Parts: sequence; structure tokens; C-alpha cells
Amino acid sequence: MYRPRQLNDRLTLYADSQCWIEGEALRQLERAAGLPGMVRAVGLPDLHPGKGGPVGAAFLSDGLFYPYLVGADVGCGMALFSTDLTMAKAKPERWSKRLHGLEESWDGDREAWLGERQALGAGFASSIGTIGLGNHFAELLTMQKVHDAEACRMLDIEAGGLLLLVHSGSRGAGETLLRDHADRFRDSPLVAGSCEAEQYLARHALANAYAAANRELIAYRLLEQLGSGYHRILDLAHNGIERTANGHFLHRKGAAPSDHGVVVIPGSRGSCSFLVMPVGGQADNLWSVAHGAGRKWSRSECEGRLRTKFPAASLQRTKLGSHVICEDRQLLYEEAPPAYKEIRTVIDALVSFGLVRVIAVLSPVLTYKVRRH
Ligand SMILES: Nc1nc2c(ncn2[C@@H]2O[C@H](COP(=O)(O)O)[C@@H](O)[C@H]2O)c(=O)[nH]1
Ligand SMILES: [Mn+2]
Repeated sequence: MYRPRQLNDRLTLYADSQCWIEGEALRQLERAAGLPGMVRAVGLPDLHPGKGGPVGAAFLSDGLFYPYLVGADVGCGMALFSTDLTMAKAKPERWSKRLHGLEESWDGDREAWLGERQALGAGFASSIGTIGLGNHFAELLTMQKVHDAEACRMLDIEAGGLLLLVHSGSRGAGETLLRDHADRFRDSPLVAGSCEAEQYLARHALANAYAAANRELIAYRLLEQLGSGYHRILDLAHNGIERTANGHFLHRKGAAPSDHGVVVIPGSRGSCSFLVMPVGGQADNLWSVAHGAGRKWSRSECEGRLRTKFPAASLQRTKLGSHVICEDRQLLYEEAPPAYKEIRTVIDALVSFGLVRVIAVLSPVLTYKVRRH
């Protein structure tokens, strides 16, 4: 088993020589780990630079916490659902023409949906059930390889069945939460127990609940169009702050919780995703593992790098044969598979550090990003 790199007495990096990590991401990680009140920090193998701080990292602080480290999409995460659909009867080409409307307001009872999920106070009811732009998506996947059949059986996952992975967050709720904080405190921390800290944490809890309710409604809306029910296998937020049992604050920014059982770690719409089971105590890695492959290229450089080799229309199919619904030319380039790092190096690193074991490898069938209105 490999040992992680101890960058200083409070900072550990879980990346081996195969993981490419940008210098700026390391600088951001070191800077954040050195902030007042920080007890410990970890960088994960998908580490890459972010707006305020690094993405692919977790931070433990004492007596105060830093909203800006978690950013505007509080509660953003991955939810995985089993469906009634099978690969044998899948019609991805037909579905890619038929599926629609996940960028438009849901015409069902939004208040009831939010209320039943303790998310009504978050506001932004008109956005519930919408994917949002950027890196968010809903994706049907098939099982490419099963490593642990018993674990799959326990999770109610069948080899020929299609799974639905939804990546979305708290939409306007998280955005206004960070904006309101930054207007008053910029990147300063909030002091534990202060009125401002309690107010922030209360809105954070609502944003988290909203994000999970959003992912479930996206699943419901998409699968309703395909005549399928669903069953939630997991829902894990990779951006957020939680109070630990001993009163510390655990920040996760692009870090999947590894203390709630099975985790799905996506690659890109053109590569595999992995279902993994965390193993061991997980305290050294702050109960967190990678949340994805992590970006290799910034959004602004993608079109320039890819345009000559890949006409926009060619990006609506992937080299794995899957279909992509994305009627936004710029987004097609910004989120193209080459913009992301190699997921296998991330998974190999997690396995070699003894943090997870692989249960199954999933392959994309159809990815829904956005339809033009
Ligand atoms: N299976 C898919 N994975 C994707 C897609 N687009 C991005 N990704 C992966 O998800 C994470 C999300 O990271 P975040 O920081 O934006 O929360 C990213 O690192 C990629 O590995 C996709 O369309 N399908
Ligand atoms: Mn996310």
C-alpha cells in the first residue's frame, strides 16, 4: 500500500506520481491549509484549481469556518438511481431526440416536493428539478464490469439494468448564500457560535436539502419521459461544511464523503465512472475521497484546443458510443471529455492508498446537459 505525501504537519496529499496536479492547485491547497484555525487538510487525486480555493480537497478547522472555501454551489453532489430500464431494450438514439425540458420549470407541485424534503425555506422553487448549466448533467449508464457481485446485489443493482447518475446542486439558493456572505465578510471566516455563523449554517442546511431534492426531481422528470420508476442508491454532496462529533468544521470542496457507504466517482461523459466502497478508518483522509476526475483544462481554453479536431456536432457522440444532449455549442466544448483528467489514475491512486475498493465500472449510454429553449 502506498503512503500519501505529507506536505507539512497539517497537510496531506493523496496523489501518486501518475496523478497530474497543476502547480496552481497545490499553491491554493497550501494557502488554504495555512489559514487561521485550520487543523488539518487533505488534497485528493482529482485536485485542481478553483475560484476561491482548490477543488478536490477537504479542510478541518477549529472555532471558525470559511464559506468561501466551499463556494457558491453548496450541496452540489452526485445521486445514483437504479431504474426499470435495461441495456437490452435501450434506445439511446431515439431517447436522445425525445428527452427534453430539464432546463424548464417543473409544472408539478413544487412546494409540496420541497416541503416533503425539508427544503421549502431555501426559496428558488421555480428552479427545482432543473439541471443548471456548467458541469451539471443527468446520465444513463450501464454496468461495464462487476468487481463485487455481492455488493451490487446488496445495492439492488443488476448487471443488465441501466442506472441514472444526476450531478446538480442548490441552484440559486447556494449562489445567494455565498453572495450574501461575501457582501458582508468577503473571504473572512465565521466564528463558531456567532449569530452570523448560525444563520449561515441554517441556510446551508436548507441549500443542502434543496440540492438533494433537486437531484431526485431531475431523476423523476427524466425517467417519467422514459416510462420508468426509480430507486435511490446514494446521494452524496461534495460541496459543504459539517460539524464533526468533536465540534470541528469539516469543509469539503469537490470531495465526496466516504463515511456513508458506497460512492460513485464519475470520469466524464466520454469515459467510465466507478462505483467504489470506502475501506479502513477514513479519518486520515478526513472522511473524503475524490469526487470525479477533476478538470485538466480551464473552460476558456477548451474550444481553442478542440475546435480544429472536433467539429461541435461530433461532440454529441463519444468514443464509447454514448449520446450527448447538449444544444449549447460553447458548453459542448467546455465539458468535452478531453477537458478532464484520466479517471483511472484517480481511482488507481485511491485504491493504492488503501482508501477504496472498486465494486463496479459504469459506462455512459446517454448524457443530458441542455436543450435549447
Ligand atoms: N459521467 C460524467 N462525469 C462528468 C461529466 N461532466 C463532468 N463529469 C465529472 O464530474 C465531476 C464533477 O466535478 P465538479 O467539480 O464539477 O462537481 C468532474 O470532475 C468530472 O470528473 C459528464 O457529463 N458525465
Ligand atoms: Mn459538483
